[in-house]
This record gives sequence, structure tokens and C-alpha cells, in this order.
Amino acid sequence: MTRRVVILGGGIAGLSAAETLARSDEFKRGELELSLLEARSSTGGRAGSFVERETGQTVDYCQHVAMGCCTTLLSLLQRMDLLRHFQRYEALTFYHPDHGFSRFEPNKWLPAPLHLAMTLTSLKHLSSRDQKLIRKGLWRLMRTKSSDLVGVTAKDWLVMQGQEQSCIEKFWSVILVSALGDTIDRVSMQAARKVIVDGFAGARDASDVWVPRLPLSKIFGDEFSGRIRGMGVDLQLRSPVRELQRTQDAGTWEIHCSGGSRLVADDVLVATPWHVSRRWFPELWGQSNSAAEEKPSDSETPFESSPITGVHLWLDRSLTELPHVAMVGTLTHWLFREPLDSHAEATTQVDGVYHQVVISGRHGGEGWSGERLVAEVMKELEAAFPEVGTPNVLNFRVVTDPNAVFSVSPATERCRPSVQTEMPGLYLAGDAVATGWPSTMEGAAISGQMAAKAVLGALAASNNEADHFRGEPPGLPKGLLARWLIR
Ligand SMILES: Cc1cc2nc3c(=O)[nH]c(=O)nc-3n(C[C@H](O)[C@H](O)[C@H](O)COP(=O)(O)OP(=O)(O)OC[C@H]3O[C@@H](n4cnc5c(N)ncnc54)[C@H](O)[C@@H]3O)c2cc1C
Repeated sequence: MTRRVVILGGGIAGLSAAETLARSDEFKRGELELSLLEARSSTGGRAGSFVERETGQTVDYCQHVAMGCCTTLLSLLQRMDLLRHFQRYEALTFYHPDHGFSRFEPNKWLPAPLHLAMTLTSLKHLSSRDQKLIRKGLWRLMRTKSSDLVGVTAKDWLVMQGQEQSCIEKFWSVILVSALGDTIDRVSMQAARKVIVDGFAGARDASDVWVPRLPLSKIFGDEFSGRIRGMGVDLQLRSPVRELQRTQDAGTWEIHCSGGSRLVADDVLVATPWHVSRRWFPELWGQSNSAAEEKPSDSETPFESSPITGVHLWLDRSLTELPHVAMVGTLTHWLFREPLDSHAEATTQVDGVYHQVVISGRHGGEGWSGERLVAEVMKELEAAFPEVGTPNVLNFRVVTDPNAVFSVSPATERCRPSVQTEMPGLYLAGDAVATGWPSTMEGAAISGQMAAKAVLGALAASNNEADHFRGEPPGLPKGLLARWLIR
């Protein structure tokens, strides 16, 4: 008998689930029918783009980057022949107003984690005392198990380890705010460990930076959706789901879309963002994962959002030849220059050189207008690149997504639901489910794959077959030394 699986939400989680299911033998044998319902006119979700009205250029709501440790995302892109739209960088450039530019390039020959040892020395904004303390902190972190960091914020742990303010501001905060999308007084040290250990220390290629060369709407929208349709998935765009109901007698799910259409499914895989999924199933989003953990009190709101702002600038000149710069001690966190190959598609004459500034975790935004924010950012950029004089801003857009990422606080870590629920035929995906990853494209890709495997596992169980499907995807393989040193 054919089982009908419906995926709700065509962000990276939903796309990853659709790809895993569509490649399964069960789907190829015709035992599964697969639909994906997406509210918007394009897939990709938060990894999306808009057409800027003045220039006609397609630009991402906000620049996205992946790291080498994002193995599930990168292999998904590879399988879909989309990785060629990403550029890999092995080095990063840091800038500090008092110390200028430094290059961060992990050693290619030393085994992980020694490949990072010399790298800190190249960061001019870190004094030798800072470097010594940071090495000590990194060592302690590698020797501390993730399970020993439950309930602690990154800031508290760093202070407990004797990390001074200067190390926190110039090193830990810079990496963690960018990677976790929120400030270190809010985020959990478990999530911070994931970034530092998996993203830098665990393997040599882990800290590579992968930057999209096409607008995200082309990669995760047009191209990805074309491919999954080609694999036989019934993709329905502009189909916002309004309501979900379990029909007890039939043992199926009824899915009602805003336009009045109705679908019946044996299995539903909910891959909408946490703030949407929570409206349908609040009980799944506030409870502790582990029986040993206490349920948080009502006063705790475990799933808070953190904003990310993209400041899109069209300047009358190019600021730098560098493709991206991580800025330390400034309001600007990242500068990206001309990240897209999209200009040929602009509908009007593109005037100016496109740059994008990214600012993460700026809660409240100090009530500044777009003009004020651009003026402050431009002051910082002029100081960083004095050789180009005073650039004129020909056009700008400030895009802040208040729900860009969930704030991965200690309370949130305890409450992230797993992909498998106790409701028959109901599975959860999305970057906020319990993958161990922060709110990232990688977390979303892993969650979709895990949820799809749970669907296949249940199918195997109902057919009395062995369940080969469970388990998290493996990350980057750690070398011998890293396995020995990292707990
Ligand atoms: C500004 C910004 C910058 C970021 N930078 C990075 C970065 O550099 N690196 C990184 O790895 N991650 C980054 N992220 C995070 C990353 O974009 C997300 O973690 C990831 O895309 C989440 O994917 P998802 O599928 O879980 O959710 P979403 O992308 O939110 O997808 C959910 C989908 O569900 C659809 N939907 C919602 N409601 C309904 C409904 N009722 N019916 C049907 N469909 C519905 C939505 O339209 C959407 O397409 C950033 C996010 C933002 C916003």
C-alpha cells in the first residue's frame, strides 16, 4: 500500500527531508507518495533573496555562509549539483580599528587541533597575554564534555575559566556572536562548544568558509525546487497551511491550506519555523527533552528569537579587494563585497558597487533609523579603508529579520523537541529541533534528514523490516590527535 507523506515548509529542513525521502528505495518502489507544501512562491525559507526595487538586483535578505564542518549541508548541495555555486575560502581576514588587518589561516600541514596553534599568533589585535589565555580556554573547552556544560551560558563559563574582558571581546564574542546569532550572555556554552570544537578544532577543513556565489533564491529556490520536482516530489508553492487535524478513526492527518484545499496524509513532517510549529503543537515546544530535566517554569520563554541585520550598500566605489572581512570592536560584524554573480540579471542599470554589512544579535537596535545605522556603519568602513577616500552611498536597504535565528540559550537547549514525536505519524524538522546544532543551515539540513529517516524507520517497522535509518549524520571525521585530545 502507498503511504502519503506531506512535508510542511520548503526551507532547507523541508528540502533536505524531501531529498532524503525521494532518494529512498521505498519512494522509488512506489511505496511512498511525497508532497511538499510551501507558503511562499519560492522554496529556501530564511535562506532567500529579494529584488531590490531601485537597482533591480536580486540580493539575499542577508548574506549566508557555511563552514567546512557543515558536512550534511555541503553533501546535500553536492548531491544536488549545487555546491558549484559556492566559493570555498581557507583563510579569513580580521580587522580591528586599532590594529588593522590580520589573516587567519589554519596551518595546512599540522594535524587538528595543532593546525590552529600558530594561527592565533597571526591575529594582531590579540596581545600575547590574550593569546596565552585563549589557548588555555580552548584547551579547557576541548577537555570538557558537552554534557558537563548543560545550563551554563557562554559568558559565565568563560569568566569561570579566567578569560579576561579583552579576550572575550576580541576573540570569543567575535566568533560566537557570528556563529550563534546572539550575544554570549544569552547563548549556552554547549552551543558555543559545538562551534569552537566542531567548527575550528576538530578537523583541518572545519573552519573553511563557503560563500554562495548566486543569490540564495536561485540555489535553494529555483534550482533546488526544479531538482526535487524532477525526482518526483509534488511541490506545491503558495500553499500556506492553516490547520492540521488528526482523524482518530482513519489514523490519518488532515491538512487545511489557506486557499481552502485539503490534503490527507499518513505521515506529516512539520518543517516550518519554530514560531509557526509551536502554534500548532505548543506542548511539543515547551517541554524538557530529557526526563531528568525539570520543565522550565512558565516565566521562562525557552524559544526566544534573535535578530540579524543585513545592511545592503551600493557605493560609488569598491572598498576593498577582500571578499569578506570579520570586523572586531565595531558595530559592523562582517563586511562582504560583491558576493553575488547576480548583477547580469538586474532589470535596471546597476549603479554602484554592492557591499553588505551583517550585524547579529542587535536586540532592540537602539531605535535607530536606517539612515542613522548606515551613517554609523559608513564611518567604520571609511576608517577601515582610508585609502579609498570618502565613498558616496548611492543606495541602501536595511533588512532586519527579528526571527532570524532562535536564541540558543541554556533553557532552549533543554526544550528542543526531537524529530520523532509521540503523536502517530507526526515528525518535526527545522533548525530548532534537537540536532545539537545552533540555528544554521546545517542544523536545518540535519533535522530534515533525521526526520525523513524517522519516517522511513517507521515504515520499515510496519513492514517488519530491519530499521537501518536512524541516527544522526556523521560530521567531519576527526583525526587521531583530535580524537585523543577532544573529550
Ligand atoms: C538574516 C539571517 C542570516 C543568517 N545567516 C546564516 C548563516 O550565515 N549561516 C547559516 O548557516 N545560517 C544562517 N541563518 C540561519 C538559516 O537561514 C536558518 O537556520 C535555516 O535557513 C533554517 O531553515 P529551516 O528550513 O529550518 O526554516 P525556514 O528557512 O524558516 O523554512 C521554513 C519554511 O516554512 C514555510 N512556512 C512557514 N509557515 C508555513 C505554513 N503555514 N505553511 C507552509 N509553509 C510554511 C516558510 O515560508 C519557509 O519556507 C541566517 C538566518 C537569517 C534570517
